[in-house]
Amino acid sequence: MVDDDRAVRFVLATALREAGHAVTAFDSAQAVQAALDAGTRAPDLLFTDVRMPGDDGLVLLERLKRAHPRLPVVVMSAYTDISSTAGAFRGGAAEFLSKPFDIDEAVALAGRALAQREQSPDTAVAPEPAEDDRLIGETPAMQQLFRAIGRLAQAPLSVLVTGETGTGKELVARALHRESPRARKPFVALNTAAIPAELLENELFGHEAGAFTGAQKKHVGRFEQADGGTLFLDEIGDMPASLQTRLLRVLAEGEFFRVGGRELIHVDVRVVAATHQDLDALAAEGRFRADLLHRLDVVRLHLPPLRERRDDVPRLAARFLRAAATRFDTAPKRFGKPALERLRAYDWPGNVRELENLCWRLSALAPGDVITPADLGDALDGGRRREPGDWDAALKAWARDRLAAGDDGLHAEARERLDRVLLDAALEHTGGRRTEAAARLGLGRNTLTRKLGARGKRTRRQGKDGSSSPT
Ligand SMILES: Nc1ncnc2c1ncn2[C@@H]1O[C@H](COP(=O)(O)OP(=O)(O)OP(=O)(O)O)[C@@H](O)[C@H]1O
Repeated sequence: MVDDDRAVRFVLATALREAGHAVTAFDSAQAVQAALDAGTRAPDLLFTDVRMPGDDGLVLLERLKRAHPRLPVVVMSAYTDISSTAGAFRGGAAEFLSKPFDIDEAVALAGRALAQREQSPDTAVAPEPAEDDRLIGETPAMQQLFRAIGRLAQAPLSVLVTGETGTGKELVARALHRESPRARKPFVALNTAAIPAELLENELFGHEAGAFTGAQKKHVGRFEQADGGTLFLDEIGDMPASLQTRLLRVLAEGEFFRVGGRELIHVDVRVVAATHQDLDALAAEGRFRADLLHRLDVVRLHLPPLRERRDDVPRLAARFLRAAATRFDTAPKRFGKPALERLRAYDWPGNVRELENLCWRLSALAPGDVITPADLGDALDGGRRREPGDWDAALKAWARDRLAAGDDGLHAEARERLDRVLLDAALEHTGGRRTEAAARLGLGRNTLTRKLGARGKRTRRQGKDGSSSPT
């Protein structure tokens, strides 16, 4: 074992010796190398720290794996970010132990690793992620997730990422791709819920010229675009039944026809699917094909909601404020302590995305460099999760009032208000990008523009007659 920390060497070596192993401990990678060069027999198992003076543990790992490909290596580190864990697994590590670790766990691991001694696959070196793409998470649940990503990235298995909206499912899919041997091939994402059902098949599998009216040119679908790489299917629970059947067949056979095509297309695609829905329940109700679920769900990664990892809030917030400052070309703002406490206490129904949107908004609008609770205003409604029932009740109360007041034409007005709320939410969600907002609402871009136009007129009119809002 190699570690520059004397205490770790002592504790681990003692425990391993007590378990019956012969242990030699070194304080640096160079010392190990010197011993091997001097003719010491290569070990059956190596435990190595990552950050040490001189060569680090990953360099040692790489060198030893070249000479002894079957040597199991356990990498130990206090740095459990994805690039460290993935770097370790990519280098051929058998296991990753986060420090501080449980000593019994380490001993059990040694037993397992010695029993297995499997050859590790050859893999390509992935590019370093940009800061914006890196998942932040110091909480145990996230650290565990990062280890799983590091390990899974190497295997060509289908992965199902579950978690509430805005928890970072797409970021996980990107990390799986980035750290995989496919990293230099495309990562293609498709949000199943954002595309009208009748266009989805076309989007996924493409079409030939003349396949249907309006199909003048051949269109290459997302499956083909992702060939050799990763296809991320978001909101898979919203996929229509007929397409579920087709997807299942394609996944089973690895080949398909474009719409209106005769040529069989072969693809090598790793599918990562994501959902915020309970697919097991949907499958039990017959609304999602159980056999498709089995195929997508070879491994499941769950992203906990932000309210279950509040300790990550400050770091995430700091990242988002930094990103916004870079974009706006200003000095980054920061949250004062009282504001940060409120953020930590809040329930985050929109999860990380809600926090991100809030940070961008405050970067643009908060008056000072230090953000105060007053700046937060009523952006955080006391940490209360809004239930769908609230909405129904408020609408009903409004309708009752208006009926009692003798109004007619409620329906038109309610629809206008519904449109307005949905549009505002969608535009806020997409940072003002109209095409994407329309897609997320399931509207055509033209419909959206028309509604935005109608809204402008209505707002002006409303200013004059001063009618009140239902909620
Ligand atoms: N752990 C994290 N570290 C840094 N940024 C994050 C993290 N999780 C999420 N984000 C950011 O939050 C936003 C939402 O994440 P993402 O789109 O991956 O969520 P999602 O679960 O796929 O959402 P949806 O279900 O609505 O599609 C993104 O801008 C992403 O970069």
